[in-house]
Amino acid sequence: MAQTSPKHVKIVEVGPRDGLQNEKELVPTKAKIELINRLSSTGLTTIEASAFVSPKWVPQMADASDVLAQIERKPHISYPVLTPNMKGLERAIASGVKEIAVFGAASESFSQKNINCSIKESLERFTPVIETAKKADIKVRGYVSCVLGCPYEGNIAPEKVAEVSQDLFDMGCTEISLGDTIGVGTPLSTRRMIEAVTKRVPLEHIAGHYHDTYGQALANIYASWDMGVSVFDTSVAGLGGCPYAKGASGNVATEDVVYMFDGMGVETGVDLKKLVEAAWYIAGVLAKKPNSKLSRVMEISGS
Ligand SMILES: CC(C)(COP(=O)([O-])OP(=O)([O-])OC[C@H]1O[C@@H](n2cnc3c(N)ncnc32)[C@H](O)[C@@H]1OP(=O)([O-])[O-])[C@@H](O)C(=O)NCCC(=O)NCCSC(=O)C[C@@](C)(O)CC(=O)[O-]
Repeated sequence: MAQTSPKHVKIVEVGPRDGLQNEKELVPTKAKIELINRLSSTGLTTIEASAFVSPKWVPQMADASDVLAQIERKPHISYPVLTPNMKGLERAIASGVKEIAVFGAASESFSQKNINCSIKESLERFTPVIETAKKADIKVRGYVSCVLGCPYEGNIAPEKVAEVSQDLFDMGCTEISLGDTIGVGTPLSTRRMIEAVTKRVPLEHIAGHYHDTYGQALANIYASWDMGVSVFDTSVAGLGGCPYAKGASGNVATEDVVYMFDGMGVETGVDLKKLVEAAWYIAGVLAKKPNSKLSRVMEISGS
């Protein structure tokens, strides 16, 4: 298949949700809001703001409604949230969101640990969520976790990833985000997985979501971009980890991805200096250094 590599890519900033959900100490709501407002001024057009999940499962996201109520929403920016069930969707609708994400997995064990049900049950649970969202003119994204390996099951067959991706796409998700939850993928395994998925879901509906546990995320993004993928999930300051995937490190850092695409002449629309300021801001709140090569080189006070 001859495929032109995209000249423009969309960066989906997941730091305020994926990046913070695993922090042990509760991050003050004010700091989450400040982070999102700072990210809103960088040129990013999609900033995943929070998750309407059970606060018993992920206490860090318990303030989702407050975050959504107090951020300065810019009209050209989408602020999606995670909604695992109808209760999550109802809370999201009450907060006036325009985009949500359901999240499933290509691994049975991970599905059980993360959302307490089988893959089949999760799809049944998502059906009314997606239908209701569509009727309310809310865009729906579908995540698939463990696309390149599972912390409980090891290798995952690309065909299984393709099957779940197609189910979510057929149910009405307009973007399928392929999550290498524990960052075990390498460029060739990423390529094989995307080849399998694109037999069932059109390339333009696919996003890459790569954690950087083994330092492979940039290489996997490059391999995906080279195949034509034009949407990538990244986390400012490389924040993150998954509460149900022990040892998983953060998503690839937004700064490092923007730097790579800038250098390749691929447009992201993101201002690196403002992004690095946001990275140092949130790192200061968490009393750590940004987990990104670029932010450490370009140390800019975020205070
Ligand atoms: C799905 C459930 C709710 C099932 O959890 P459950 O315990 O089976 O659900 P339940 O229906 O029995 O509810 C249990 C309690 O939670 C409440 N509850 C139920 N739903 C909600 C809701 N939406 N909002 C607020 N509260 C809720 C519900 O009302 C009840 O409260 P109680 O009656 O005991 O007081 C739970 O497992 C859950 O919330 N899981 C979320 C886990 C999570 O957030 N994981 C991280 C995100 S996924 C990820 O990071 C991967 C990704 C996307 O980034 C891609 C990648 O890298 O792979």
